[in-house]
Amino acid sequence: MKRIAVLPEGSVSHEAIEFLFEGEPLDLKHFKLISDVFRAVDSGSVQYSVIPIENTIEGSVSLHMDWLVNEVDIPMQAEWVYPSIQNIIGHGSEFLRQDGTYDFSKITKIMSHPVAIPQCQNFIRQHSPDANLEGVNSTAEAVEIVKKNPGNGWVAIGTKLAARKHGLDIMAERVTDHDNNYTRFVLIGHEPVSIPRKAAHVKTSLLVTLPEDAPGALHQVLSAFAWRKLNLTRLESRPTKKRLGSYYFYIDVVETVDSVLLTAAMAEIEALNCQVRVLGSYPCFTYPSRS
Ligand SMILES: O=C(O)C(=O)C[C@]1(C(=O)O)C=C[C@@H](O)C=C1
Repeated sequence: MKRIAVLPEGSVSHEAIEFLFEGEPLDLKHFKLISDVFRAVDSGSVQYSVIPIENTIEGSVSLHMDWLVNEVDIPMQAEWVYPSIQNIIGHGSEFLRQDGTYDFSKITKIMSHPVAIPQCQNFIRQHSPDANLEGVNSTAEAVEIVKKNPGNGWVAIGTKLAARKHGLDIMAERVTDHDNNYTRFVLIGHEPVSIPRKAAHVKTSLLVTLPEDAPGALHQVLSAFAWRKLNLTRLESRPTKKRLGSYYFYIDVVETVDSVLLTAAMAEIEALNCQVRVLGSYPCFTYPSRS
């Protein structure tokens, strides 16, 4: 049985890993903090860890990308996308009107993961503009805190799975600003993983650091991929944290033909005095479309 570290029961990450392995029994180790999820695989107490890295509405989960680069050196072994379906969860009786509907203006505090709160801005602005917003370690943790604090007008943004686990009411369903709200997850670990699904493609994630003060360097790096017709699906700069104005670039390359072209592109980039680090070469799995 695969030993996998993941955020608490009822988190989106938890739903996502169950989806990836569809019914395969898993030995899941739940951790409160994403840093502990990272550390679990680093220390060898699990084989893999589940890391959310990007969201449709919020974009990159920068904290997690930075951990992948700066705090650990563990390859990405698989990537998949999973819908982040968020709901308003609370002690419904605190907000009930006589006609049986909920009075969301009575909400005093909305808690969730800091990536989940901005996914629901429209709902919050429209229904609970005066509520305080509070970020916690996961959507599942938010639901647990609300469960333990009845009578305060607090609600959580989280999954139905967490609402069921804590016996709370789902006061509004699917409250994200856009219905197509997906999160991209990666599985990190030292061993390749077998997954009972057909991969859509194979991707390689690179971290490229440019030489200092080299005009046109990024253009030359991109040319190495362009003339080989290698498809880039992500290009993002992040501060190296060593000096203001110093960045590295995350580059995702989809391997369409064979990896010889990619190896050649990387050699060309290194010849430009860039540093290239491979964060992983891994299969990518899509979520079945709803239509
Ligand atoms: O808090 C959770 O439920 C998580 O799994 C974490 C996380 C994230 O880090 O992006 C994952 C997906 C959701 O969109 C919001 C939060």
